Amino acid sequence: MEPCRLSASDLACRRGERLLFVGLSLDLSPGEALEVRGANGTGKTSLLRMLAGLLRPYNGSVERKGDMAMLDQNLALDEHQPLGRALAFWQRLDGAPVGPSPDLGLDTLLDVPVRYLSTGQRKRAAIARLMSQRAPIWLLDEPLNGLDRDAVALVEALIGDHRAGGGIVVIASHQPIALRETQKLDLAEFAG
Ligand SMILES: Nc1ncnc2c1ncn2[C@@H]1O[C@H](COP(=O)(O)OP(=O)(O)OP(=O)(O)O)[C@@H](O)[C@H]1O
Repeated sequence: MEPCRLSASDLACRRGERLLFVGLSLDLSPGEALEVRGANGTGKTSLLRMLAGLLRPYNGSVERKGDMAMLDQNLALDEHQPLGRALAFWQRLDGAPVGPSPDLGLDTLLDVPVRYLSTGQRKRAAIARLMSQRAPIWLLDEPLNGLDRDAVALVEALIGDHRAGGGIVVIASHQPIALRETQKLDLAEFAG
């Protein structure tokens, strides 16, 4: 995996007239993970979008070394294509082996149009897409939403493998996630 690093210094986030958080800094090296916590609307998604370079900080700066892949509520797969073809489109672009990981339980769904997938199946498909990107930095916004217990355990294992391979993971989640030795960041401590 290519070397990676993710850091942010003195970040502030403003949405409309509201200052959501201020003075937030972080620094992640290969193998490290950060869990971002906070009540609804405190800015978890906004922070991840800032780290991804999709939202400009109101103050402060982000430094990122290495490619980044983001998993959020938007499924970046063509809703009108069967799942297999929708995934293969990106896998060819990513230069990844075509076909989802057997562990994700998608094998029997490859003929199903993406728009017919259930909530948990959509999340599994998003994880397949995330993995095919083979980016060292993962930004995961509510990665466990809609997943059954087996799939939660699978995501926990995938995150462990990614870190063991030198990847960085940032997770915003309302649900408990079993990960070893993570940094924690509570947005309540940075409220603007
Ligand atoms: N484009 C925008 N313009 C103005 N305000 C916005 C915009 N996008 C989000 N917000 C506001 O910013 C605040 C933080 O949103 P964000 O999605 O980052 O919160 P969150 O902590 O991820 O919430 P949740 O736990 O509900 O997912 C919310 O009050 C939201 O309404």
